[in-house]
Amino acid sequence: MSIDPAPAATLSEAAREIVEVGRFLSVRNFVPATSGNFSRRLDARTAAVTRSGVDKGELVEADILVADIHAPPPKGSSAETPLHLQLYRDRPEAQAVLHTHSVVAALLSNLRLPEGELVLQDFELLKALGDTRTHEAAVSIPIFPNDQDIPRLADKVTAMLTRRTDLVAYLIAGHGLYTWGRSMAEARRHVVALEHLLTYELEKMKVRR
Ligand SMILES: CSCCC(=O)C(=O)COP(=O)(O)O
Ligand SMILES: [Zn+2]
Repeated sequence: MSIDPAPAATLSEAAREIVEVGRFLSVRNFVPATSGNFSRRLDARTAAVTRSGVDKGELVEADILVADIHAPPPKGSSAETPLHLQLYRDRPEAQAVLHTHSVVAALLSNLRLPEGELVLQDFELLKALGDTRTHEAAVSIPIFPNDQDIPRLADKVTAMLTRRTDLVAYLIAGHGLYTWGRSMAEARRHVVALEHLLTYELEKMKVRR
């Protein structure tokens, strides 16, 4: 079943969605301490992004800032804002971007970095990702080495997204997960499904040892 793209949001609608998703992801332990960051497209040129350094489970409307997707990030916004803005430039259909720091995302990305990607296959839950129609589909999740130079990392991600139109997510080794959606609901579904799929992969590695 395909999902209708969500229309652009007003700043207060976007802020409400971001605050809600922060609580949802925080209670599931996907954004420990002050980790993670979220954004919601407002229109073709702007997006709402979270403030840097705050607990993402305790966001309030004042923690949501407006960024021009073609300009430097606003002062005080997430240290990883360039990774969000780059996605809105590279994926015009993206309406929301979510970045999480779960145990499984940090650990599995570390263990599998040498392969450069994780290929997910043979799980029914794959059908929760984008337009994937069957458990037989091979869904690739690229893994990038972590980098404190976020604009440099954003350039590497852009190069990958330009070549690979099929992607719904990527991992940063030892760091976390980035995924996006045609609505905030779709992006949130991607986080939850991927958390389970990554857990399956980690468990498979234990069984094979
Ligand atoms: C405490 S986690 C280190 C920074 C990070 O990776 C992250 O996701 C949160 O950064 P922000 O600037 O968005 O708070
Ligand atoms: Zn992070």
